[in-house]
Amino acid sequence: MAQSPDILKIAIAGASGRMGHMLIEAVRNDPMCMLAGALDVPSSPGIGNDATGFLGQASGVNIESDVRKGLQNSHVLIDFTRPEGTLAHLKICRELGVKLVIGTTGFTDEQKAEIAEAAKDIAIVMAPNMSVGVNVTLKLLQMAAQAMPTGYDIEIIEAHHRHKVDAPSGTALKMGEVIADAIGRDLKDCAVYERYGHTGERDPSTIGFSTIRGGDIVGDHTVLFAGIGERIEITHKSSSRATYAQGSLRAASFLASKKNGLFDMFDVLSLR
Ligand SMILES: NC(=O)C1=CN([C@@H]2O[C@H](COP(=O)(O)OP(=O)(O)OC[C@H]3O[C@@H](n4cnc5c(N)ncnc54)[C@H](OP(=O)(O)O)[C@@H]3O)[C@@H](O)[C@H]2O)C=CC1
Ligand SMILES: O=C(O)C1=N[C@H](C(=O)O)C[C@H](O)C1
Repeated sequence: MAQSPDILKIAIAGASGRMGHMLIEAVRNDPMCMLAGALDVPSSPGIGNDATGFLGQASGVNIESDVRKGLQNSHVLIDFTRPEGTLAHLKICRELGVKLVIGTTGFTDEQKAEIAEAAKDIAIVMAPNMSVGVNVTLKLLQMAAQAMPTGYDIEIIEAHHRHKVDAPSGTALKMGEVIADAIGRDLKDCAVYERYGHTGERDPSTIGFSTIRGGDIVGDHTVLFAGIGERIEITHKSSSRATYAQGSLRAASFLASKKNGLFDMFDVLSLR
């Protein structure tokens, strides 16, 4: 077990993004954390600017595209970017011994395996949703699925803002995995992502996904268990990205005492 530092020095990747801004603000407001680095792609208009400029503050930390330079003073990198960006950062974190909180979604199985491999050397928390509410919802879904393994058709409906690039959301996929595990199915064999035209009747062993994209919806997820004569809907709605940022800081502080290993928010929140 590694020794926890008094003040956690945190670097943020995707510093000019929607989550980047939320994370920088959260770090600045947390007396136990210090903003130690800010990264973005070379083409980002933010490069060279003070990372807290958008808050009307000066932190002395400029947004950097040189990843090694951006990480030189940091204990932990919090990364909410794109899969290819996260994997490039992962390599350098492994080389420098910097811990990693991964919020990015949309990884392939091969990319997830790369992350698991790097976790042999550095400590990583990876979760498609860092909010406490979503992770508690996952526990509720586990319980509901175990109690209703048959007789209820399972559909997962998610809605996000117009800028989201991956579908279904990482959270919706995680919900599907948790439910499938709870009832002894493999999501890969039972997920239905599209319906169009003459689909035939619904196969009761499937888990269906529906995706909505529009406006500024932060993130809504509903799981429907539809039976004969009744249905249950379990819904979580995010109205602010601050919950993801707060969860990420809890994850970063959880990692402070870990040397290596791959963890998720169930570990961070003691929900396992
Ligand atoms: N786990 C969780 O709780 C949550 C996860 N997410 C996930 O986080 C990710 C980011 O979301 P969001 O902040 O809304 O997205 P944004 O597009 O607003 O921000 C992404 C940031 O990453 C930068 N970026 C893009 N490509 C790369 C790359 N190859 N390498 C490094 N940086 C890159 C972007 O730069 P530029 O704009 O210049 O291209 C931008 O600054 C998504 O995968 C999303 O699903 C989001 C919210 C919560
Ligand atoms: O892109 C987003 O915005 C979000 N992405 C995550 C996901 O894909 O589940 C988490 C949250 O829903 C917001």
